Amino acid sequence: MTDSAPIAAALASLPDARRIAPPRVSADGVASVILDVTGLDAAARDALEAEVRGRLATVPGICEVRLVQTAEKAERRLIAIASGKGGVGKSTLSANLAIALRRLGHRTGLVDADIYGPSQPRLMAADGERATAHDKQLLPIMTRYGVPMLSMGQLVAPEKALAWRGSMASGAFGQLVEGRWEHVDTLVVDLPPGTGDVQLSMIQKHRPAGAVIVSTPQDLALIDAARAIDLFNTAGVPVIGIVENMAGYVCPHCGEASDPFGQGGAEAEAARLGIPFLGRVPLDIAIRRASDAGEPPAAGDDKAAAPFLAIAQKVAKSLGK
Ligand SMILES: Nc1ncnc2c1ncn2[C@@H]1O[C@H](COP(=O)(O)OP(=O)(O)OP(=O)(O)O)[C@@H](O)[C@H]1O
Repeated sequence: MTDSAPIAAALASLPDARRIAPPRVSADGVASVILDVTGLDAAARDALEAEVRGRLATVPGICEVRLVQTAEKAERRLIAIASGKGGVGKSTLSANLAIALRRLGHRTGLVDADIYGPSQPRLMAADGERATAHDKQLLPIMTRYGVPMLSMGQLVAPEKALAWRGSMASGAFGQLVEGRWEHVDTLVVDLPPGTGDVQLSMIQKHRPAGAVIVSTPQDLALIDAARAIDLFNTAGVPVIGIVENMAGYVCPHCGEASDPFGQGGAEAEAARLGIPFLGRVPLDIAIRRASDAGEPPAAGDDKAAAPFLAIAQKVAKSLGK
């Protein structure tokens, strides 16, 4: 080992000098430097590394620089959004819940794991944006709502995903969850409907902190929802509660209230199963229009945002800060 003082001096004036562990130099002029890049995005990491390398290139006697980047592994909790059957509003709830949790101060990211119908890019106004990778790790795209996102739709065309076998779907799910989420502490996961490979892989390898079940009020949807609840119960994943979607339609023209899918079924089912009822989202043409336009209601301040913010508060309370 030789004198490391000259390289320490060369690095001391860097604005990020506190991120650099005391460097070491071997007798044959190899400098070993460890950079703590916790919390830096990919561009900032690369810039810091280039700066360190640039400075060391000017130190006499250094013939090689071995540089290692380390980062503290962030504790990240997953909230699984599940339903027994498709089309009940799982993706709509996932997008709005992620935005509402962010508005409540949680550093929230969104994973669109619905291989067969990834809809988050459209819901979050990020259609056509491709996720890139760095060091084999996917880099989430930042949506205009301040919620970073990774979607199966950014990895593979839907018609190809249809042919995926279970292990491929599970592998792709792992890539999404293990993306470079940086500061994110809460990942909202929009699951495919049902109780298939992605759900099982998630439970085994990326255990969620809790699951939210979405159902419409009618019996058939509730029977399927109960099946999803059963899966999480069996696996010991806490069920945070049930959300009833598409309940209580108010005609935008005459104001008359009707219940095309019934109302209160999910609340009654929650009571029967002894799990919390998290709230009701009305069947509202404004929600459908806003979703199609990539403007999730939870990002706004009109009354369509209210149910999502209320549900997010209950979810956050259930998980603790
Ligand atoms: N509360 C609501 N009011 C009006 N339209 C809604 C509501 N919730 C969802 N929708 C609409 O219903 C359709 C299905 O919703 P969404 O895609 O969220 O369901 P999903 O359960 O994720 O479906 P899939 O299983 O196909 O992924 C979408 O067009 C969506 O905009």
